[in-house]
Amino acid sequence: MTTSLTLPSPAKLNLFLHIVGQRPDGYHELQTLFQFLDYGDELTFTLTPDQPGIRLAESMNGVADDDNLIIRAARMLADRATGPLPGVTIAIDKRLPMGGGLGGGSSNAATTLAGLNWLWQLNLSEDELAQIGLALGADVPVFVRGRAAFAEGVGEILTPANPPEDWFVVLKPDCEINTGKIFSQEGLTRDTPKITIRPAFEGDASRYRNDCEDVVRKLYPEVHQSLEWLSQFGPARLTGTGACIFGRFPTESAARSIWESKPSGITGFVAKGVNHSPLHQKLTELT
Ligand SMILES: C[C@@](CO)(OP(=O)(O)O)[C@H](O)COP(=O)(O)OP(=O)(O)OC[C@H]1O[C@@H](n2ccc(N)nc2=O)[C@H](O)[C@@H]1O
Ligand SMILES: Nc1ncnc2c1ncn2[C@@H]1O[C@H](COP(=O)(O)OP(=O)(O)O)[C@@H](O)[C@H]1O
Repeated sequence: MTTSLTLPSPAKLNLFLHIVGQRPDGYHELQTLFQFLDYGDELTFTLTPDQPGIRLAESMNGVADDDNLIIRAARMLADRATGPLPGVTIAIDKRLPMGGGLGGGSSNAATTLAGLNWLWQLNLSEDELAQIGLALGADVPVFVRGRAAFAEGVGEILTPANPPEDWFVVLKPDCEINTGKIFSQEGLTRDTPKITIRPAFEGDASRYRNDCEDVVRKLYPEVHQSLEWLSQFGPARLTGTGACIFGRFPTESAARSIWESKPSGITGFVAKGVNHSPLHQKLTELT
């Protein structure tokens, strides 16, 4: 029996993000295009048959263990078990900035669902894992399914997509942005006309607009300045509700040369856009 498993927990980008309405419960209806990056966190799950329970090897800065999406996902999955389960210790190699719009927490939750489903041999289907994931956050299902996708609703209605697998410069301005704060701003655009999703939109940079960008630029001058700098080299966009921004380039060398010229003090990384999640690539190797 396998007792330890290390899995990637990749980042996502929202290549575009349109807010097309608001539901009676206040949640915003979106149309967005998700692509994964070949860059992210890594989680290691180690079964502890002599020690029952679910625990983190180390707590995450600023997140109580009970609130951590990894622990919450593991507990929800354990509730589906029909018999006793061995305990597990989960170690996190955290590379993705929190509150960055890269979906790190949601991705960690999806990697936990997939990893423990395998290690605990629960055999839940992808649909069941996506359903559990949606209760943890709107972005979790796309990470569970592992295919780049157009998303509608609050992000749970997914249509697989194949945007170009270009290279990205991702910059992290020096601020953390709370998603709820952006969605509660009065000046937010909430009435972008719905588009009919078509494959022709996948690589069409003119559609790569993010409706949160104007309010985020006003509230966070750091984001405004980073967008101004990166847009010298081509269109630069916000991912999710920020704070991270990205520029898209056809080659790794183009992306790296711009990355190397960035002003001092800006953090971030260069990564490739991928339409099949690195998590799923690894899971396929296991079966
Ligand atoms: C905006 C997106 C785009 O990918 O990503 P991030 O920037 O967080 O990565 C997501 O839809 C984020 O979805 P999710 O991860 O579930 O959002 P949460 O942080 O739980 O939402 C915090 C709060 O924002 C508001 N909210 C969130 C999503 C949404 N579609 N409409 C909303 O009005 C709600 O008030 C909610 O309580
Ligand atoms: N495992 C986790 N990794 C990151 N953030 C987490 C995790 N568990 C809970 N959170 C909470 O979720 C918030 C959003 O985190 P994250 O998913 O990284 O950013 P975003 O939603 O902007 O892409 C964090 O500020 C943190 O409070």
